[in-house]
Amino acid sequence: MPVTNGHTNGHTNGANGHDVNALCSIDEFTSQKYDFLVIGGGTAGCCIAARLTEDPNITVGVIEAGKSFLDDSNVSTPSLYPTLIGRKEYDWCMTSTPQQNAGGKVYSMPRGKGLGGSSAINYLMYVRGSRNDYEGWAEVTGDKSWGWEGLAPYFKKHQTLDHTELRSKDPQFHPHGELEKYHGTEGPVHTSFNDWYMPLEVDFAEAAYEVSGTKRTIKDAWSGDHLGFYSSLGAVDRSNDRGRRSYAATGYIKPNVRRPNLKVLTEAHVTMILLENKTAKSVEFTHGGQKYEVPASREIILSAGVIQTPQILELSGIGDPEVLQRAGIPCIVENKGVGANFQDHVLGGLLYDLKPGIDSMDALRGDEFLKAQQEAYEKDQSGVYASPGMMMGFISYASVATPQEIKETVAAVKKNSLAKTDFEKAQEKVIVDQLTDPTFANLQTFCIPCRLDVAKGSDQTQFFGAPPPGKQQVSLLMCLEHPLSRGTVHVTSADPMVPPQIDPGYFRSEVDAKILAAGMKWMEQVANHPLMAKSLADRELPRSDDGLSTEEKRIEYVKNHISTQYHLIGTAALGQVVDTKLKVKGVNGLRVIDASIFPGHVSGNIMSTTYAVAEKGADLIKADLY
Ligand SMILES: Cc1cc2nc3c(=O)[nH]c(=O)nc-3n(C[C@H](O)[C@H](O)[C@H](O)COP(=O)(O)OP(=O)(O)OC[C@H]3O[C@@H](n4cnc5c(N)ncnc54)[C@H](O)[C@@H]3O)c2cc1C
Repeated sequence: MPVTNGHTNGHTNGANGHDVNALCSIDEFTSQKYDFLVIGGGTAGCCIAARLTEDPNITVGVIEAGKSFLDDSNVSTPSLYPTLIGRKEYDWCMTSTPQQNAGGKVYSMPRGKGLGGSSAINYLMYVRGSRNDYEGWAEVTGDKSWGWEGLAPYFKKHQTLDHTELRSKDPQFHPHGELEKYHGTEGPVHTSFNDWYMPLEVDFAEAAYEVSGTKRTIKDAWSGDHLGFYSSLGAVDRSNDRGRRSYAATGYIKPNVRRPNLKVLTEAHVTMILLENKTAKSVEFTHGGQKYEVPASREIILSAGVIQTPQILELSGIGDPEVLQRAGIPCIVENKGVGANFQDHVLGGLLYDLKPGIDSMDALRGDEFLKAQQEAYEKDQSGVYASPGMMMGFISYASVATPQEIKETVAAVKKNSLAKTDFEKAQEKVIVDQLTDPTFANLQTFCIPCRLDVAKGSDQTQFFGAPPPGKQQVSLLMCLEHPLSRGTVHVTSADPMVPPQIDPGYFRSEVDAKILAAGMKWMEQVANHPLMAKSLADRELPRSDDGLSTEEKRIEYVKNHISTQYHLIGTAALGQVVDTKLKVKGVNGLRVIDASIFPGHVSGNIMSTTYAVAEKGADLIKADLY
């Protein structure tokens, strides 16, 4: 039985003629027997559950801490995502430790809490990494199947590219020229191009091409090569459920809720995995204030995301003995990589006022524009509400730095290397090779038509603040794609309700700030290009005209003006914590399948790579079954 894209109503195939519904009560959940238990019904967890239950003889139970948002229009309306972030109903609302090298601030670490996980609250940008990112994975793990060719079928498998009428005639603006080779037509996650964008976004692409001198050779931005500037695909369904967010719960759970072999329990917080003779046997969780333990006869799949996956491993006695001892947890399986290798993309940027008469999404704060857009969305699910900002691009470091600067940067990486283990040294080599490659996408840039306050990027409730009265603004963002800095996520207590300590290690390597600062210099040139200058008025961030005039000033600026790009990875890395079949080293019957397993970072937003990892993970499990 394939994963389908149909709707959920109209079936009565349950026992005694009752409706079967995978989303079930605690009594029903605990009365079943499971071959597999999936911890976390997020981006990866929903995919695993759906793929395994394609076989009617396999039973799967999913345990998710948050609620189901399948009937929640705040989640389904694409452009409402800023209203979800920082709200406890949708977001775990965790924070980092103070970041010494990033303004000494404590940073919000948003994570989706609910069926669909972070895919339910994210910005919906549908982006794939560069071919060489995955080749780097193959290199550091010594397993070719984790390279681009091995993963490409799984990118296609999860995706449906919806047909839309394109507003721009420029194929470089919507670069999807290799439809059959790289895009899916039957996958659970719908993707589409926006049907609304501002003229300023087109100007940005033109100005960026001119300033960078990047050749307009991009054929298909989802083919492993996305060097250039374009309007990206978003995870917005424009065929089955027009204008709504397409995410893990709508793609993988909703069409399959009538499968009798699938059970999903929401509002159930997993507290630990119980091991017997180093074999994962059952999952302990709380629901409605009560404690439960449910066994799995074949395997337990941990898909709780980059923060809680290492937390649950450590709570279960799997990790670095020193970390566990400090938290008062007996060590059952030593696995020192758990919670190490944490990486994030940092996002910096410039904020400009727009000249009078030029609209951005900030116009939604005015009654007239708001009413028109609400009507458009109600009428045919079009307009701003269905079209969150997708204007982006990728440039190489080599195109924003001089040959001398590149030489100095590489020398600085080597001189102040943070890499200690062979794994870290291999990763560092991959990054150095990328920095010197003029065709490699080291920096991601965005033109987001609204105010994003990078001065307050540490606090996500203020990041999306209102522009000054009477003004509309645009944010020109720049993100560092392959950080050298590493952080950690570790428990500090045996109490599962105490969030783990999250140290993203922002700018622990000074070179990261240097690279991002070079990107900022380039961004200022784009803003000064006549195509952009005709729309931009005063600059709010950085305020003073010479705020970016020297490298020193630029570095100082980026260190104090960043936000997470929400692309956390690496805390149960491939080759370190899990083997290349995703099995936790030293434990039987336990795999990790989510963004924690990324060994190194990829250029661009990571949801599609998470889906690809989950699709591949499901096949790895099946390969052991049959
Ligand atoms: C605000 C935001 C914006 C983003 N924007 C984009 C974007 O535009 N494009 C893009 O490609 N990527 C984006 N990302 C990143 C991307 O969405 C995530 O990297 C990806 O979805 C992570 O998938 P995952 O399966 O690893 O974890 P998640 O999807 O977070 O799933 C983990 C699940 O486990 C559950 N869980 C955790 N602990 C427990 C527990 N103890 N018991 C039971 N359940 C538990 C959680 O509630 C959650 O449902 C964004 C992320 C965020 C947060």
